[in-house]
Amino acid sequence: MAGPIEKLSSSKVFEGELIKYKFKSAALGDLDAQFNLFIPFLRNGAKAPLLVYLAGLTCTEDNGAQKGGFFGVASAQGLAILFPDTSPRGAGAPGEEDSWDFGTGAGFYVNATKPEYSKHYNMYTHITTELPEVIKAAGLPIDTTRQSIFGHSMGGHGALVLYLSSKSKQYRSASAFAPIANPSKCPWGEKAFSGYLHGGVEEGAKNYDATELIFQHKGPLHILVDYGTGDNFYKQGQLLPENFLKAAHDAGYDDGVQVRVRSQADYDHSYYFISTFAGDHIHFHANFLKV
Ligand SMILES: N[C@@H](CCC(=O)N[C@@H](CS)C(=O)NCC(=O)O)C(=O)O
Repeated sequence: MAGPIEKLSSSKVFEGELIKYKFKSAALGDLDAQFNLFIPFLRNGAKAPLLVYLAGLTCTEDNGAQKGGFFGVASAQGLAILFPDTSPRGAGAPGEEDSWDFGTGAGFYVNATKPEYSKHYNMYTHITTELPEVIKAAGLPIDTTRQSIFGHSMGGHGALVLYLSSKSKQYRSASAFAPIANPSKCPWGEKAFSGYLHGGVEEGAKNYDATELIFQHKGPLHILVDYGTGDNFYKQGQLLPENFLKAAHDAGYDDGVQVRVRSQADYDHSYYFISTFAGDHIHFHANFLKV
């Protein structure tokens, strides 16, 4: 069981409140975990639906909150936004501080199956199960039965994978900025999967690769992806959005409505790109969360 939450700070922003919380996370092996939560001020005790934002490599719960440019539109649409961290902190697992694309700041939203990581590196359970339970238990004005998910880069991968794999159809829609869309075929994903998973890249492809998971999906999809052609990680073959689009096509979802993948000329990988399309993404999710 996760411990009670402690409020660390609070700031008023766009007719809402951004609150930073800390709690002892059972999913992350009883380490302290932090998250930010934006709650719009709603009238008459109404509860806000929850949009989950997953950040990229090297990030914490703060990057999206500080630089995403999400709050004006989220407030106008009456949506709450949850910003989790990107990995456990202080796990003491082997190699977790050796590079910026593995370990601390790089949890890849998987549940690790290698014994040296499996006690702490369980970001999948942390996001899908633990954080909604913690928010519910705290009695916050949030309706966790209405959730959608979006993210950037490693977090875009997380958003697509959590949306496509959650058995309970926990999320109504998913969107991603510059996602790692086919991680079992790129260096970042190969390193993460072979590091965290007993079955290596093969286990990753089966359980945590959006380009593979889309073939197993049944029923309608609501996915929006944007990437920039000036993104160096795109040019280096870390993102592979074309592979995801081809898979969507082959799986019968390429009608431009259920899965939209948009190439945005000249944008790079940064939060300038994210904040440019932030409003589009929040409006997209509002279509599904407000009903
Ligand atoms: N540290 C890496 C860059 C890592 C990077 O670009 N991280 C992205 C996510 S993949 C990010 O959001 N960085 C933090 C920020 O821009 O606030 C490098 O030196 O090349």
